[in-house]
Amino acid sequence: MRSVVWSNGCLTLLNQTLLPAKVEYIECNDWRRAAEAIKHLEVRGAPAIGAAAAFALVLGARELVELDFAEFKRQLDETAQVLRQTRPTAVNLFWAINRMMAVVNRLPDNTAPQTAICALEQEAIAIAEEDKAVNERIAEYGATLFTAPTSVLTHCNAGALATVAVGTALGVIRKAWSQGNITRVFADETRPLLQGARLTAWELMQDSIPVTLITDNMAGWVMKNKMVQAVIVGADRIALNGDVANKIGTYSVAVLAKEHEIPFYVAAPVSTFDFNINSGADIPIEERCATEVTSLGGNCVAPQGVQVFNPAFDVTPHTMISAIITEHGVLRAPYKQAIAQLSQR
Ligand SMILES: CSC[C@@H](O)[C@@H](O)C(=O)COP(=O)(O)O
Repeated sequence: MRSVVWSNGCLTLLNQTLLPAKVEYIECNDWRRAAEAIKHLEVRGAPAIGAAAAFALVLGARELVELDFAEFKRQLDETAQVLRQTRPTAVNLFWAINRMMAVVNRLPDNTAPQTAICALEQEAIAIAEEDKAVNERIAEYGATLFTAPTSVLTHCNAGALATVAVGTALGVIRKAWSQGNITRVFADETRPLLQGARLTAWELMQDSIPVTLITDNMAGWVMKNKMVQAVIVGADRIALNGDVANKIGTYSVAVLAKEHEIPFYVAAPVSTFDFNINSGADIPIEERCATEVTSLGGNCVAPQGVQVFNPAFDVTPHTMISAIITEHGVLRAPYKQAIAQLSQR
């Protein structure tokens, strides 16, 4: 199960909007189609978005092969700008695009566009390959936090589907499960787009990991009844002080976990840290269209014309986070210091 596949120079994306009913792939021969896929959540999850955008830039660059290098760079920059506008919160998107553009900008002025395209393809492949390796390391570090059989709760989907492979939060769960230290995963359905119900439940069932689906408003009761001993989620952007933006509803889960004295873990690669912002207050929060809230499974569930607020993400303050698991180890408070050290690597 791969959400972003680059094979023989072609980009294929698993259409996550159709899961679990249909396993269908989108052939992206055009970067514009890949941009649309990111915007419409056909490919979603911070690291997967970053990898998809990197390959989209390769497709975009191919269209510019006939130009001189200065014009090639100028037009590729425009493509990058459109890709940056697809989703505002997950910083991996910007990280991957900036990394790709840095490759082009390092080349001498007399470079042939074909040479630049080859370099871009190598970089995109490296971004994808590294994501897999990074998630394996996160899984190893994260599993050390589970030393006895534990039932965990997760929100949204931070699995293989949301990354190039393995997953962040679900990667940790997979590893701890293989070591006999996960007894069950409670998956929040994650309204409005049901990433938990549609994707996390499906992904875990594929691996025969025991999963129980709950609606988001059941999490408190599950905690109260001691049905989970830990929470683990992914992240879309982490500020210098350790504040974490993740799928809307994550903050509520963190508040509940604090009330019930349950550890709240975040698993994320370094590419999800934004070393340019001090706190979660600076994280741009994507707002999506009202119909995501007013409809469910294609049926309208609210009165026509009702006012809707639909932020796709929220920010969990660092004070509510027990640990942040990265590919370089497990960070603990004070996060400011730990993240400053991470930025030096
Ligand atoms: C490893 S993925 C981490 C996050 O990207 C994930 O938890 C999340 O919030 C995804 O949101 P989505 O809107 O589905 O892209």
